Amino acid sequence: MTAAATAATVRTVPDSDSGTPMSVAIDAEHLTVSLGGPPVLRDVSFAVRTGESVGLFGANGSGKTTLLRTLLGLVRPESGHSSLFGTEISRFGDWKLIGYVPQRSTVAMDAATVAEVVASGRLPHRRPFVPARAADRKACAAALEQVGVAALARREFQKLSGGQQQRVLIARALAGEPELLFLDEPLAGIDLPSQQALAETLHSLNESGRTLFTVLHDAGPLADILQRRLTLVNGRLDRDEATR
Ligand SMILES: Nc1ncnc2c1ncn2[C@@H]1O[C@H](COP(=O)(O)OP(=O)(O)OP(=O)(O)O)[C@@H](O)[C@H]1O
Repeated sequence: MTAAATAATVRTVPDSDSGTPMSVAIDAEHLTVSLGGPPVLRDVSFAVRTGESVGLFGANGSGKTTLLRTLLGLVRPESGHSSLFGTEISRFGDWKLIGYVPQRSTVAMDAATVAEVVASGRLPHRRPFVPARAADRKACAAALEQVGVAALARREFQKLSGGQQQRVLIARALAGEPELLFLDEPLAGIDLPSQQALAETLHSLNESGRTLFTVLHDAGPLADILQRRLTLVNGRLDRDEATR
């Protein structure tokens, strides 16, 4: 059983195949969000079971990134609630459980090396002023290997290609060994072989019980690892479909 599965649970939902009650990793209830103008999200409700892999789709501007940021507590909803692993987001503090791969275009790293960027993904596990432990170094090395960027460890992040940067950001999230991984368009700017390699990595994470919530325009090689597709249209949840 994963750590998240033992975390506090407020609510369960039935498994789509067996009907067994499953703990909820993400719970969104009637979320309405405005960013200074008319609502960007309107009355959005859904729950993601622990261990599920869910894709979030929608046209440009439909509110996908805003929903992700709201679920992570980076944006405060005008009304409604959300929780992670049963804890209301305003009180959630167990960030070791959570990984986040933002859209690459939003990330600036100045002169940081790839190794430093990936090591920053380990910070929720570290104590202040205590050097990295063997477990921290091992997790970073494994994350670099998993997305095929170990050879780039000493390179400057900003000087890599877009696709290489994207893989490093994924390695940063994996270094934290998260139970729940949010990815915002992880395939953007990555060539097909790298997309396939990423799909395999995410598939094995999901098989080992990790929950995945991925914003996508086109599922590409990730289609096979999605169990559900949510679709936003103009800030409303238009469709919530099982894919298998
Ligand atoms: N900081 C902000 N202030 C005001 N409006 C914003 C802000 N960020 C996003 N928006 C608006 O909110 C709406 C939803 O944006 P969001 O980035 O969530 O959409 P998206 O579905 O992720 O789009 P894309 O596919 O282009 O990444 C858009 O109309 C956008 O212009």
